[in-house]
Parts: sequence; structure tokens; C-alpha cells
Amino acid sequence: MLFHVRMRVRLPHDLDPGVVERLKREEKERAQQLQRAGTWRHLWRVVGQYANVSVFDVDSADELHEILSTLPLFPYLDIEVTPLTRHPSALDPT
Ligand SMILES: O=C(O)CC1=CCC(=O)O1
Repeated sequence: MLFHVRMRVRLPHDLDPGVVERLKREEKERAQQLQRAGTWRHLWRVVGQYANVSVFDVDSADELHEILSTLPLFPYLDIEVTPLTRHPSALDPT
């Protein structure tokens, strides 16, 4: 199942810079692990915002919830999820 996910990052301005650096490093490691596994299919920066749009390929909404809710940055993310299905005019079968 494919899901479009929009994440907006809202880090508190008074968060310790060392904590911010660690969270970003851990988020990157987890994101790249999931990309290598084929689960995090697309990861794009939204121009002009500290936000991304992503496409996840998972077996269920429960699996997606588990992934998103365990991201290191999760406490600081506003997340919107949109389930996707195949468009009948799409050439790409995936
Ligand atoms: O910077 C972001 O958009 C948040 C994020 C998601 C994966 C990652 O490495 O950073």
C-alpha cells in the first residue's frame, strides 16, 4: 500500500543544539535505512519550508503508524497522511 505523507518539522527554538543535532542525525540514519529497504520510496524537500513530502510503501496503515511514530523527530512533526491508489490512466504499474 502506498501512502503520501507530508511532514512539517517544528523544533522548539529553545531545544538544546546538541539534542537537535543528534535528532537530525538519527532521523537521517532511520530515513536512509527505510529507503534502502524500499519502504520510504520518495523523500522530497518542500521548497521554502522545513517540510518534506514522502511516499511510503507498507503493508498496512498500522505499519505506517508504527514507522512514523518511532521516527526520532516524531515529537516535533506535524504529519498528514493520504492513502494512494493506482490511477487508471497511469502508465507506471507501480
Ligand atoms: O528534514 C526533514 O524533512 C525531516 C526528515 C525526514 C527524514 C530526514 O532525514 O529528515
